[in-house]
Amino acid sequence: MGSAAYLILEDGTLLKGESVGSRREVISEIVFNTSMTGYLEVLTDPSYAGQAVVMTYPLIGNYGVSFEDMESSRPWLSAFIVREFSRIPSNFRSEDTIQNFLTRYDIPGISGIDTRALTKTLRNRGTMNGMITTRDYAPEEIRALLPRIKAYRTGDVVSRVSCREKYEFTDGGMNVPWPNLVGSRVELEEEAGNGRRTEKNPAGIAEGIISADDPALAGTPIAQKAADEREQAYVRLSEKAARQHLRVAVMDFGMKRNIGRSLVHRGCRVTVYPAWTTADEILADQPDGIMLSNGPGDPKDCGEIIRQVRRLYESDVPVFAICLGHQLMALAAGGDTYKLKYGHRGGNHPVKDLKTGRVYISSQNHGYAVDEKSLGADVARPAFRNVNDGTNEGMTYLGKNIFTVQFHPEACPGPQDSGYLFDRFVRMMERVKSEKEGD
Ligand SMILES: NC(=O)CC[C@H](N)C(=O)O
Repeated sequence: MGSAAYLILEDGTLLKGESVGSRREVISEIVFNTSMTGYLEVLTDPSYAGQAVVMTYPLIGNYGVSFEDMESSRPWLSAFIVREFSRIPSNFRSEDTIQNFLTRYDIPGISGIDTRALTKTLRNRGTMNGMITTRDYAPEEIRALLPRIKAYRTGDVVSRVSCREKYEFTDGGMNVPWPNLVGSRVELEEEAGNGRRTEKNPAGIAEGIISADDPALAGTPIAQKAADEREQAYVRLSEKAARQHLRVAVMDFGMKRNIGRSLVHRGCRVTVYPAWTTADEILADQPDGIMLSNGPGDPKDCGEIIRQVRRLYESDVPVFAICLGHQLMALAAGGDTYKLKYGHRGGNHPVKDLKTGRVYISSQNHGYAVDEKSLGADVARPAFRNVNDGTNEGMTYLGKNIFTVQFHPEACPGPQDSGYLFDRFVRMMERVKSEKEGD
């Protein structure tokens, strides 16, 4: 048995558990996450800065820690509240235990809490603040602490989690040096197999390499087939290589790495900018598209950023925004946001595409939402709604190349159903770029 730790909610509820990781005392917002796996991604999602996360799934840590699953350079949340930590993780990828991970990054953990009961409390009363401590306060001391716990606000957390300097994001890059291939048909053909194919005899045993250019085979169907395949592969590869021309500027409000990776995987060149970069600086770099990332805190605490996003809104550069980015775009376009009773955090939130009627299961992590009626019908139209509570999950801005979503198409953790939205963004950038070039 480890030593005791306590969770004191702002309504005076006292829960006793066991201390894991750091023994630091913290006050923060207490929110719950219903994901069954993906705890390392949750721990390292910067959008949790200023919040302690309660995991409803009862066993955490069973597959250990694989550092490549981290969604940012470190955990940013205030504390981690679980029912039970697995003592012996088992997974071939595991490099550490979750307990060590919390200690290493000085994050207080508390186990032995009835997290499902706690979640019911948070659902009934709404998100509350709380203190996580290893001190055994007397009842009257707790009463005296409550005003301080209640008064806690996450405040300006974006500037804490954003990158300090602009950088090129290369994580998840393809293993072929695409930039060298651009425009070079010879190199692309080489990459595409140069018209050579392996022909099999009727028994399915490899016979040998056939070349489209072999003079001995000239005019034969086999040579023609090899030449056709070379052509198809060339078209495929050149399309991919052409996308390398697409330069995406990401405004980092607390970006999850998989947003960067999702763009790099689609052949984009990604530059990440600190949250306080001005619109002028970004536009001066002439990106083909701008991505507004996820991030922590109340969107209304981002006054200066909203002014800069307004400038981006007024430019003709395509914009795709996720979560906090979606909220900031709504505020920049004259709309409003509000705090949800207890938010959406998990990997099973159904969202409906209002155009097609199709429902996607999405990964979510947000406590605020866009009041879609606050945006004039001539400014934007709702694109997605949450099937559970009808709240807004996405907007399309009219007369603009801007679309935004409240959920997380980058997943990590959670379902990847909505990853196609990155493809939509790529197509939008390609279209706008070719229109411009046509001018
Ligand atoms: N993941 C996010 O970007 C969260 C946005 C915002 N901090 C909210 O809680 O609503």
